[in-house]
Amino acid sequence: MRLTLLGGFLGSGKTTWLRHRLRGHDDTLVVVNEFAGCAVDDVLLAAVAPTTVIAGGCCCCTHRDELVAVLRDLAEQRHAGLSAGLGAARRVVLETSGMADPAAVAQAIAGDPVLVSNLVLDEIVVTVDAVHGADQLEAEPLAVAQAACADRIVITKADAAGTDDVARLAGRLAALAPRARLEAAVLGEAVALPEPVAPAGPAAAAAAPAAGATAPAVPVAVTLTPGPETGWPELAVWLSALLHHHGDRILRVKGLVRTEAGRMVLQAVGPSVQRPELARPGADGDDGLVLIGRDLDAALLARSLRAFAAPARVLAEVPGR
Ligand SMILES: Nc1nc2c(ncn2[C@@H]2O[C@H](COP(=O)(O)OP(=O)(O)OP(=O)(O)O)[C@@H](O)[C@H]2O)c(=O)[nH]1
Repeated sequence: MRLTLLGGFLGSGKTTWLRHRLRGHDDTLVVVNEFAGCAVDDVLLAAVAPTTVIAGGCCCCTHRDELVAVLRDLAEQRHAGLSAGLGAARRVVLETSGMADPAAVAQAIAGDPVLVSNLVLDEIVVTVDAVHGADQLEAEPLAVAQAACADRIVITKADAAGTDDVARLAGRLAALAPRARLEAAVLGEAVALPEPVAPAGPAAAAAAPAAGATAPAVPVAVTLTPGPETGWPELAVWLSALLHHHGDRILRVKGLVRTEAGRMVLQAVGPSVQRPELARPGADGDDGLVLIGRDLDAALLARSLRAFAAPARVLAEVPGR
């Protein structure tokens, strides 16, 4: 089977790009790896392809063995399907978590004797967010490592950034990954890439993280489960206020929440809450809201959400009222 590795920093648009690409390709299986234990991407991807989820850590490190087991299983199923004269998948796309280094994932696969004889790595595709990508390359050595190992870099969200910003980002990425093919996309659809603008100063300086910079702490994932008393408007306002005040510490928010209109997929990247999307009726996945960031206090966040979402009840608990 052919294998495509799809990587890119948290919220950079991997799932969106893949969903679009999978339409009309019924020979493809998807494995999606989520950093948090409460998975959301599989809810979106399962609508377009058979999807296996590996949640609760990165398949480049803590969940390496699980990844190898899942891929071995898919290879076995393929052999069984072929021997039974059934149609069999020809391609696997592995969407890594936003905290994974695709090069380490490729190494894990290449180091397994069963996988190496069953999978051929075609391409490492890495998504880079046109809005947040430049800052992420500045602040996150992982974002640099992800882009540096790509065969193809897709600058996503080109609709949400200025042409000059996309051109500068493309120039930076071209210096960082000179052998990678550069593209731009809007919601997975390829769009014209502006002429890359080379970064000022030596290319090596533009490509490397700042000298002497210490690696930032590994982010943590906190899962909150808003109770049934939490209305959608309260949740959205709470989240916007949280991101406004602490957005520098929160890299990514996503979750499945119940609302009067049905189950919604809620997402935020950096400080911006994205427009929610209705989950497919009957979709699997636990309800919950995942916040990925640094220096997060789970108990404090849960208290804050409770106080905000159910003010009447909290007020009633205050003695004397
Ligand atoms: N405006 C705009 N928004 C986009 C585009 N691509 C993705 N998004 C939004 O960006 C958010 C994150 O996109 P995802 O595709 O979930 O990103 P991801 O890289 O899979 O996220 P993680 O798996 O959490 O790392 C979602 O709210 C998307 O709707 C785009 O081209 N334009």
